[in-house]
Amino acid sequence: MGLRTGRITVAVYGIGHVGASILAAWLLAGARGIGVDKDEGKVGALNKGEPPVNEPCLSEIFEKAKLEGRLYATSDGKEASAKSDVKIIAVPSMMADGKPDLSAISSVAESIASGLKRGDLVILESSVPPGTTRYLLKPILEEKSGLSLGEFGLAYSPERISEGRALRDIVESYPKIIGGVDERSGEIASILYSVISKRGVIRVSNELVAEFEKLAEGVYRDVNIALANELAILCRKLGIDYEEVAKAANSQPYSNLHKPGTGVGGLCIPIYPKFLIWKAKSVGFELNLTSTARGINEFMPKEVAELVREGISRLGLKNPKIAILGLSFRGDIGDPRLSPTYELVKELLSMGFEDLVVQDPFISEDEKLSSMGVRLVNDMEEILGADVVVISTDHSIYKMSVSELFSMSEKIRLIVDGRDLMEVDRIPAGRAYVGVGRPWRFR
Ligand SMILES: NC(=O)c1ccc[n+]([C@@H]2O[C@H](COP(=O)([O-])OP(=O)(O)OC[C@H]3O[C@@H](n4cnc5c(N)ncnc54)[C@H](O)[C@@H]3O)[C@@H](O)[C@H]2O)c1
Ligand SMILES: CC(=O)N[C@@H]1[C@@H](OP(=O)(O)OP(=O)(O)OC[C@H]2O[C@@H](n3ccc(=O)[nH]c3=O)[C@H](O)[C@@H]2O)O[C@H](CO)[C@@H](O)[C@@H]1O
Repeated sequence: MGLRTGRITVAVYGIGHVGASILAAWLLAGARGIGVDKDEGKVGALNKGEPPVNEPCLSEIFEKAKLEGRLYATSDGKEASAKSDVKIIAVPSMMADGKPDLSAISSVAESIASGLKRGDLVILESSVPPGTTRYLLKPILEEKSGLSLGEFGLAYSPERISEGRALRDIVESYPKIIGGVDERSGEIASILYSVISKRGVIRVSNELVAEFEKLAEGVYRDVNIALANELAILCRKLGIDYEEVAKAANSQPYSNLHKPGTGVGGLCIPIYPKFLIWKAKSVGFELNLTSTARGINEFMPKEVAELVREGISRLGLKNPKIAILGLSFRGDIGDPRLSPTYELVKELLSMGFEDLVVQDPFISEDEKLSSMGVRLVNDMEEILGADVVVISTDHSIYKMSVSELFSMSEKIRLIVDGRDLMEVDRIPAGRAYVGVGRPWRFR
């Protein structure tokens, strides 16, 4: 398989936030690429040499590969499998009704198996509960293709990207973790990915270790965010700034206190702990710390809504208009998936606050907010007519001083900073400011 000669053909199943960047990374390394997706819009875009998702640095790679005849997209997973040497799976993995929903992976595995050939390599890159590659994927591939492991290769390699810098993360930021279901698969997958990843490859003993390490990364983050949230609330109640505490504590290498916030969103961190909690239960073990941390983070939208209610009551505001800044689950991207803003809106509506508007510079429409009867706007104009401003997402444009935001409109009386983002300077008379980990400031 000569990557440099472009002789290897890689089919990526699921050309979304992760898959489109994986495909681009292989094209960048000289491979031929096939993008496979059930979304005809994405297939059509890629067949025009355009990126199917809004990720930087993909356009020129797809355009060049298209011109060189090294790229096409299809919704026919069987055809893609018959025409490719390496099949990479990057479709969604979710939780539904308290258990993992891996139906997209199963469906794609069926398509791959129907075109699987001797010498092919299959690599699962979606984040999954430990055991998925060996006990869900392998049987489907073997039964449907009639081939046995050894006649084809099977490995697991987690994606560690952050949206908005996905290609850079794949090619430059982190070593690629590889675990083979058998020795040969691990070896071949490691050789191939050592061409792609400038940070090299970490080859672990098997696919189970690789599946688990990905979830461990996510659980580490979720537990530490929960710790930050809990300590921040206590700091606020004691009248001190959590940020100052964290900065001082983190001056020692053994401390990495995270940031508090309105909650934890995205397709990663809220889901990974639930994969592990579910898996632990299957072997009669309770992940108590992981579960408790998840509960703390899921409580945060309510905590922020309570701060809004307290501020409105202390200022004596009547029928206030509330502007929520940020729908995206993380700052400076436009992805609302599992965003805590939805829960914050639900909490405020349940408290009887109905005059709500959400502003996000990166997202212009959202069905879920519309279904809740809440408008979504792009510009800051509407905010000036609000009595209360709540920061829910850490978009950089919100990083202004408190006095600056208050000076933008006489109407704004209360700022609840759900990301402890703003620079706290002067509070004008008759106004108030509070953060998750920052005490009340009234004037
Ligand atoms: N988004 C992230 O930051 C991130 C980071 C690390 C890992 N991951 C993992 O990567 C996986 C994919 O996440 P994503 O953010 O790219 O999701 P996404 O929703 O952006 O993309 C998934 C794509 O798969 C397609 N798809 C779904 N079912 C399909 C099927 N049966 N056949 C063909 N195509 C199908 C969808 O149309 C979509 O285009 C998930 O397991 C996630 O946990 C995501
Ligand atoms: C290298 C990397 O990072 N890759 C991705 C990234 O996942 P991600 O894109 O979902 O983004 P995160 O930054 O994890 O944010 C998730 C939510 O948590 C909130 N948050 C965050 C930090 C904090 O201190 N306090 C918070 O409240 C934030 O607002 C947001 O809602 O990390 C995962 C684990 O490493 C990886 O699995 C994933 O590949």
